[in-house]
Amino acid sequence: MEGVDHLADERNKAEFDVEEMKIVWAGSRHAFQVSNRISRLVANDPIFEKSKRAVMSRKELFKNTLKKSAHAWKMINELRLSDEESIRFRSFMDQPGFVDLHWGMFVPAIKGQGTEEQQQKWLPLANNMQIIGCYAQTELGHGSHVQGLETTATFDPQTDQFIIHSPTQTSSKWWPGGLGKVSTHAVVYARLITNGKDHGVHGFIVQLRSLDDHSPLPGITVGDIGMKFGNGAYNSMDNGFLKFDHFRIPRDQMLMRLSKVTREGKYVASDVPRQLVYGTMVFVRQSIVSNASNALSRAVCIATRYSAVRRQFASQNGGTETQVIDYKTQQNRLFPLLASAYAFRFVGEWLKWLYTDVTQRLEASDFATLPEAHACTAGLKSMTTSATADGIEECRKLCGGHGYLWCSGLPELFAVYVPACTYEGDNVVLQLQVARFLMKTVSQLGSGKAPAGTTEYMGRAQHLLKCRSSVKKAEDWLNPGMVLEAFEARALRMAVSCANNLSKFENQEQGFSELLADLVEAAIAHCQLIVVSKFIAKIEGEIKGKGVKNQLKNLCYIYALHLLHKHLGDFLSTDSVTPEQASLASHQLRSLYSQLRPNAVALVDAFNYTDHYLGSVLGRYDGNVYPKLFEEALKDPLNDSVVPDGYHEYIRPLIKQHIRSARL
Ligand SMILES: CCCCCCCCCC/C=C\CCCC(=O)SCCNC(=O)CCNC(=O)[C@H](O)C(C)(C)COP(=O)(O)OP(=O)(O)OC[C@H]1O[C@@H](n2cnc3c(N)ncnc32)[C@H](O)[C@@H]1OP(=O)(O)O
Ligand SMILES: Cc1cc2nc3c(=O)[nH]c(=O)nc-3n(C[C@H](O)[C@H](O)[C@H](O)COP(=O)(O)OP(=O)(O)OC[C@H]3O[C@@H](n4cnc5c(N)ncnc54)[C@H](O)[C@@H]3O)c2cc1C
Repeated sequence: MEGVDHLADERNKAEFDVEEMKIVWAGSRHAFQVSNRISRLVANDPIFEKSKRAVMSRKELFKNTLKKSAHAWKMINELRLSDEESIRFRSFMDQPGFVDLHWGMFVPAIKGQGTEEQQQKWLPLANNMQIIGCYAQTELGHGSHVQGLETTATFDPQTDQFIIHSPTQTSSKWWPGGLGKVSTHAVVYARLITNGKDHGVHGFIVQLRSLDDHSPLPGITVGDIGMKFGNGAYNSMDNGFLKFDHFRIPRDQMLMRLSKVTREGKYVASDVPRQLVYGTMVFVRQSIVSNASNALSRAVCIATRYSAVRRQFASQNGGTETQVIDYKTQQNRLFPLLASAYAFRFVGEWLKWLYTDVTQRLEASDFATLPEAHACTAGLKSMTTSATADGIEECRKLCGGHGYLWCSGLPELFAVYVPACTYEGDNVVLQLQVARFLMKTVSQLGSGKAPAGTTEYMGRAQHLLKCRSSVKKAEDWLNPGMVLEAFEARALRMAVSCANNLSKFENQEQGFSELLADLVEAAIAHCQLIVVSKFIAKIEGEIKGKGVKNQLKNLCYIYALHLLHKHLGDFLSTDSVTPEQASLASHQLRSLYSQLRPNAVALVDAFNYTDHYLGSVLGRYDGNVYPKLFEEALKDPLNDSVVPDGYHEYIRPLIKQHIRSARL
């Protein structure tokens, strides 16, 4: 029934102030107000309609993306939206496109790696979209191994230019978003060669297409790399290829904040760590962690509302059928995902703080926290995107058959989200960076240099290597100190075990490659500890609103205890908990599920998503699922006619043949 709230009973059960939880979720009252206003602005604009994406051809979808991006830009200017509002606007538009890379990587690369003069020249052009840029790093032959890139930028002192060249097929740039059909410019990563010497990979601003007619400049071959996973989905993005044939750019288009090439061709490295050339990736990895909570919360919102609407099997006394959300199995799969969405939100907030802090330190030439910032952004990007991709797929299964329908919103969400496990660093490769950092930290224990930040717990190794958990009853698992100690002991013991095994190898690099799988597991344990500890820090802080803190506490312990359950092998094999304590944790988890159950729908309402943004018939705010499923089905082009195209060619002859042979 139109206008009826089918989830009203669920909403009435809530034991907390949903409006206050919306503010906690958004990060502040101001952030909530911005999100709330902008999401409705986008939802009410017919240009941003998105339900037909799956049935569009690639060309239609791409043109539709251009149209939406141009309209968004017009609105952003007409309404004089701030940077914060514009970011929200593009995110609620919810269609991957070249603008993501222009604002998300091209502009940050110039800001982070360009000199003052370079910023003054290029940023106004980029900020006004008079030029459109992308981030061209990955090549056909190398993505993860950045130092293995083959594109060359050779300085020619006679003309004061760099010659950008793709010497092999594998050196072709391959994957950059926005490159295929749109970008006029790119930040291109290439090996800098001066006076015959290779100085490694550096960034260069390169114009690719004419600003008059958009044709590729002479010496440039560029195009789209073709269809990607899923219909619609990420195919709105023009990921591209790019080949250079001795293409020349002026010397001042090398991004020279970190190192320079003089007019004479002398390479001058500054005293800052060369890894700062990877700074844009650190920035984006940090924002990908916040994005993980967006994607996972969307999926969880759909699965939670639908699980409350969907009923299967009568209860024993033959009354109304059971809401599937009341099955303990459903809760055991769904509620940890709901808790994870909140956990990733809070760790994302903290990571943003860490990133801002390290950026300020770098500006003051303090590089001490750079390795930790790299390890945290790499590890948390990896951990949260893997969990989110798996979580979206789990939400699809939680919605049964209807979850497989396009209009559930889940297939497209999954198809768009899953490459996050690969882009901005393959998730295994990134965890190995964390593992290197942990091995270094363990090797320095006892050297007098106390570990700080997220490895501070390693400084308490003497205690953590020996301690036994003091959990004696199920409620002890609601004690933050006891939970943290179990996670710290597990993470430290796994890291120390890897370090001990490494020390048995004469050649450390060989040892590292033999132990890769164990090292990744140790890195994941460390990252999970970070997320748990930041969630605990959140619930120990000031939180307003009736019942809000209580809900967050439940979510925090569900997050921690479900991880304990899932990785029980780690906890038991490291003696961080006993089998009896693990069983008490499962008992406590079941009790927490029961406490969460009446609040489940309100907890996803707190995400404050519009039906437009959710894009799901199953996750509609009003829960009016069944009539809307019919409406969506009838919109499918196959239902435009009762008798399908092709009937006369392919179906009728079969049936006729059958009738003829039956008569014989
Ligand atoms: C404002 C809103 C923003 C919204 C943003 C939206 C974003 C839009 C999303 C759009 C969608 C998709 C975008 C996708 C874009 C891309 O994918 S771009 C390409 C990304 N590519 C990668 O991520 C490549 C992954 N590889 C690497 O990062 C590195 O090469 C790797 C770390 C694997 C290399 O490691 P090493 O082999 O160790 O190489 P070295 O270069 O020699 O490093 C030596 C030491 O340096 C340390 N290190 C490495 N990286 C960093 C870093 N980033 N920062 C600090 N330090 C770093 C490394 O640990 C070594 O340290 P050690 O010597 O051991 O102490
Ligand atoms: C949708 C999408 C958008 C993208 N956008 C951009 C963009 O805008 N700009 C850009 O420059 N790039 C972009 N990329 C490229 C992306 O950054 C790379 O694909 C990514 O960094 C992974 O590198 P790769 O493809 O070389 O994977 P590979 O390194 O070839 O990975 C293949 C397998 O090998 C394993 N592996 C590799 N090295 C190791 C190791 N040392 N130890 C153990 N296992 C290892 C990996 O775990 C993986 O299982 C995009 C990619 C995608 C999918």
